Amino acid sequence: MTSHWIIGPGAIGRLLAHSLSPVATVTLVGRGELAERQTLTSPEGKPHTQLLKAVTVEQLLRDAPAPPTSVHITTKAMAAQAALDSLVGVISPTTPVVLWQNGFLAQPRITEAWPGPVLCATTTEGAYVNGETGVVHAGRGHTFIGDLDNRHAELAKCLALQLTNAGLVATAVEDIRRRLWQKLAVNAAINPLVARYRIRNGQLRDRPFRLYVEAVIGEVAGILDKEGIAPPSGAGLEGWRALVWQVVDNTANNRASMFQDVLAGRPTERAAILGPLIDNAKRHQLPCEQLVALDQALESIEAQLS
Ligand SMILES: NC(=O)C1=CN([C@@H]2O[C@H](COP(=O)(O)OP(=O)(O)OC[C@H]3O[C@@H](n4cnc5c(N)ncnc54)[C@H](OP(=O)(O)O)[C@@H]3O)[C@@H](O)[C@H]2O)C=CC1
Ligand SMILES: CC(C)(CO)C(=O)C(=O)O
Repeated sequence: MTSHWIIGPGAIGRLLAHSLSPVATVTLVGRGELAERQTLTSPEGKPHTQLLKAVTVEQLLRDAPAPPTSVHITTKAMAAQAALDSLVGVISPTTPVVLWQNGFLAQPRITEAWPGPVLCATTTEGAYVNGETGVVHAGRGHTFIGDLDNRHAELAKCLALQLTNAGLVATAVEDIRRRLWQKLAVNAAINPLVARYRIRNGQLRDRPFRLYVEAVIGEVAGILDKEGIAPPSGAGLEGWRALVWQVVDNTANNRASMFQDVLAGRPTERAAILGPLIDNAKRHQLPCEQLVALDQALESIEAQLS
């Protein structure tokens, strides 16, 4: 049986732990204590309680248990490196690491620095934490898995198969870099604006927000064109516009994750979503005024929260 350590016992971490537990050995690793009796509520509203092995990083360092087959990092993007660093000494540097973050911050850095295989997962599964002992699987989705340099196709296939058998439908892909950027583009056009103006996704269709979204898409399309990243269908600006407005329509009633972070007084993933776009814009000398203004607005919102 494969053994998975899942570091970051939040929404995605708990969803993964509940799903993999019946088919693999799973250990959920957190900074603080977590009750072992945990409940997953399905998208249909059905609760299912099981005992999950939950340990703290400190316990792992003290007890030095048998090493895992793979480590999943399910923290927010800005915490991924620290989470991996905290396991150094307990896991072999050749252990496969799976990154579940949105954006494109942790993925290239950890791929470059970690000696073992690094897989990246991008998922449309939706989940949120419900207190100390619960997670709600809000919506089923699809997970794509691959590595940035296409050197670990077999590993990606094995993991995709295991996740699919565990009920989280997954596909191994050779274009994970493109898929991560495509999701980042959607997140960049929606999340910072809804977090800044404290609105639901669907309100972006109204004035004045519609114009703001169009301006962001214009900058994002120019940057991704230079990076050689095409939209999933269509081409150029029109392809990106169609994608973003489709997601806005599909998620009209949602409070996006970044808005929820602001409401909860948590730091946002702006560095992982806006940061890579702004860096590339500067490298290519492309306009990025809208992206920079949103990043600064979120920075000052975050400063007021803390
Ligand atoms: N939730 C969702 O539906 C989706 C999320 N994603 C992406 O998945 C990633 C995770 O999101 P999500 O699960 O929602 O986030 P959560 O905030 O729910 O979970 C993150 C968890 O990581 C823990 N954590 C932070 N730092 C460390 C550390 N150093 N060691 C151990 N644990 C740590 C936090 O606990 P604490 O701070 O209390 O220690 C928290 O439990 C994000 O990048 C998100 O964008 C992608 C698609 C869907
Ligand atoms: C709503 C959506 C699809 C767009 O940003 C999202 O992924 C999020 O909330 O983070």
